[in-house]
Amino acid sequence: MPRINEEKLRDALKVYFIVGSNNCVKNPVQVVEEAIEGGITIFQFREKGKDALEGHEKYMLAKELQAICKTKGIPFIVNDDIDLAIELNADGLHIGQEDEPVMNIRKKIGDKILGVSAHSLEEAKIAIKNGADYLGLGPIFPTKTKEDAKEVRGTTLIEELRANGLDIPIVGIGGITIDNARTVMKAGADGVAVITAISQSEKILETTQRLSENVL
Ligand SMILES: Nc1nc(C(F)(F)F)ncc1COP(=O)(O)OP(=O)(O)O
Ligand SMILES: [Mg+2]
Repeated sequence: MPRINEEKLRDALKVYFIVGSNNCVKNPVQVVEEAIEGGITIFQFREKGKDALEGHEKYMLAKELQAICKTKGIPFIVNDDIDLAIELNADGLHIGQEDEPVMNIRKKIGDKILGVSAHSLEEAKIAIKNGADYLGLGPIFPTKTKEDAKEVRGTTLIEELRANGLDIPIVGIGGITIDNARTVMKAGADGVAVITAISQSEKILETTQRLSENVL
């Protein structure tokens, strides 16, 4: 299967839900089902941080969520864990600057979707050169989800990349909500990545629908 078509990927990145069991108040399976019902366009399994599952439990939850995404035609992305992504034949992998070099990862995963976190124009250029399909830029706004988050940048880095002619698909991440999502898109992002605003919502379906309306 060839690398994903860039325009198809841009569309897929619009409403990017990311979650792990420890981000959920309710059962993560129910959370993801409601988010898909509400209109997310891509899903990332990010089982990380305090109380995150490990080993067989993590594998079984990932497999269950992947099956749900598959039935609904939603791309299933794994965060950080390349072995899990390959074992599940996930649609893609998201890695950070602390992970193995992008070029090595690209060789291991073939044509799967590869997302890379970037925090500067330099990091973005290197990721693109080495085979990234999209970039995750953030934190855009303050976030509680990621303990080791870098400096909050607002939309300045998105604007800097676009001003320097970098056309790669971009997802903004970090503290994004229904109310500020449009700002991220207007700055030049192709999509918004959301964890807490959806996973901790009382009304996941409605929240996802309203977020989608502000993005699409
Ligand atoms: N999981 C992510 N997904 C995205 C995406 F673009 F998909 F929205 N951007 C950024 C991250 C952050 O990933 P994480 O593993 O917590 O931190 P690091 O970037 O330091 O590896
Ligand atoms: Mg990471």
